[in-house]
Amino acid sequence: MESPEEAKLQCFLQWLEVNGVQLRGCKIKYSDSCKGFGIFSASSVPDGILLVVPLHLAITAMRVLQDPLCGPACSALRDEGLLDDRLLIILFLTVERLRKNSLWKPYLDMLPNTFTNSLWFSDNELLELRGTPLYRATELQKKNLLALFNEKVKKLADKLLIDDGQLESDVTFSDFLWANSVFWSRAQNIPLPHLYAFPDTQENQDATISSNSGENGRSDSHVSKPQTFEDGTQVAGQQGETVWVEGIVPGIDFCNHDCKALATWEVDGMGSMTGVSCSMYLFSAGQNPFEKETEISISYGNKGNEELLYLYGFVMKNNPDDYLMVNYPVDAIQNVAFSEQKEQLLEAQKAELRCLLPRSLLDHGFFPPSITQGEKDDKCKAAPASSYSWSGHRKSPSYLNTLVFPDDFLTALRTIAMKENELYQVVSLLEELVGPEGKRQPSEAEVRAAVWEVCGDSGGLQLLVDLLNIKLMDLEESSGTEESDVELLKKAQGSEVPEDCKRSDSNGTQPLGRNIWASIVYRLGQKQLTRLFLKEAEHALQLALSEGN
Ligand SMILES: C[S@@+](CC[C@H](N)C(=O)[O-])C[C@H]1O[C@@H](n2cnc3c(N)ncnc32)[C@H](O)[C@@H]1O
Repeated sequence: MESPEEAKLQCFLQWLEVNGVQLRGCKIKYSDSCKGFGIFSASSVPDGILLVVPLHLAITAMRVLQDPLCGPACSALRDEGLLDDRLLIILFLTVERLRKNSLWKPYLDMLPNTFTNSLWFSDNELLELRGTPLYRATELQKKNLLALFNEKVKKLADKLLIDDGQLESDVTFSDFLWANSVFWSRAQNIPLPHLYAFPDTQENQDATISSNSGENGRSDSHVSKPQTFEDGTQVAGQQGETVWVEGIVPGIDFCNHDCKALATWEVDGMGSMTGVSCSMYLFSAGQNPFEKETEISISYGNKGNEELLYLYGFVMKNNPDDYLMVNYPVDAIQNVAFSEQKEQLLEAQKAELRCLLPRSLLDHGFFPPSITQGEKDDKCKAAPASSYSWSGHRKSPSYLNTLVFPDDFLTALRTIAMKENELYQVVSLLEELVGPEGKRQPSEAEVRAAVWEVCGDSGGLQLLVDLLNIKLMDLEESSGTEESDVELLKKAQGSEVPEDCKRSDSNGTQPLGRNIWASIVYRLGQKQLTRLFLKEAEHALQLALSEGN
């Protein structure tokens, strides 16, 4: 007998077909309990085009504004600036899921009911993230979403459902959280042809989204294609140009992620690639034909585990795109000496108080991890270091090309760490430059050069070492050392933990839940990266001091 899951899938496949979706060389299939559904190869296709989805099926802000139920109420609020495009889509998903006769039902039924991103963690699971940026981001986002729900969403969603004919409605925060997670885990930035985003012909208004729930498999109600909006969606362009619009494309959104993607997607405006104008299609990036039932993954972008866990609810072990975020707390500047002058200098230099340090930067540092030449060539190059010229008293440091830290951030740290006498020297150098009347403002590069000439690197690097030490202490005080995390992962077993993390022998150890496992993988990465970048910063500091920088 057909399982309920299989029945839902069949209903969804019919719905896709009725709405013009073509599964040419692939099928949608349950992957595993961790990934959920995915797209798999089914037959070989000579042109590599595996799946074609007409874009009238995309759930975008335009689509919502066209919706007979949500459109009128939302347009007014959007015009008043009370709803942005993302919230429009999230509101639409919240309401559609609760409507009795939604045209999107076969699609919505296929979506997961719960998620594993950090917003869905239990209190205990969340504790595993203490000391990480993700812990703070999750707490803050939960608070913001709750406020948004109570202040705006609940009233509007309840009203829309009652307008739709429901006798009463009690939309909950969980309904909203569900829609929020659907949006963030499935929305794409879609490059729409301008003509499609702003159609002006009658013909463009005729196509429909159909529900296969109507008689004879045909829809008895229609949603027309997007029409013209005077104020545009996100980017206004001219005819023939591309308009980038965020939205969910049912079908394509069943692709799971892999850094080594087997496929990619594109928009076919004219239909020259697929025969379907204004469509999005999935095509194999290289290897074709695939072995039967190979999972066709795409890349969600170079995302570290922090972003993957926050948005998508999974992590990658040994993620090559992992990164560390380091910041100097904005509020702390008020407490440093000469904060006002330093803030002015920071602004003049367009200095950054935070930076992202991707793991790949380490390949070009003092202690590169052992990687093969091939891998080395694939990695991104470290940002070119600036070589300032001034009166030339300070020599260019020997480590200039081995320093892995972005100059925008080091500039900020140099400025914050400046001593009183250094500050006076910088000011007098800049006065010398612009003349006694100060007829012009010194340029960004000139201020940076002056600060470097006076201060060198050691003050900034010392501050960086301090920041990284504090970060490591926070992480370890909250959840133990790297070694203890490695030990915990070794002990992981049980069905919630991805296959490759289970322990084959079972000594009665408790299995780790999947969310806890993911938290440990993520925080272990943060500890490792902090330690490695700290080593780089300490070494650079030693060199700077010994070279008089
Ligand atoms: C765009 S959807 C892909 C379809 C999804 N698997 C489903 O069943 O609806 C993204 C979600 O798929 C899952 N996913 C995608 N790639 C994954 C991966 N490499 N490992 C684990 N889960 C993954 C995550 O739950 C993520 O939030």
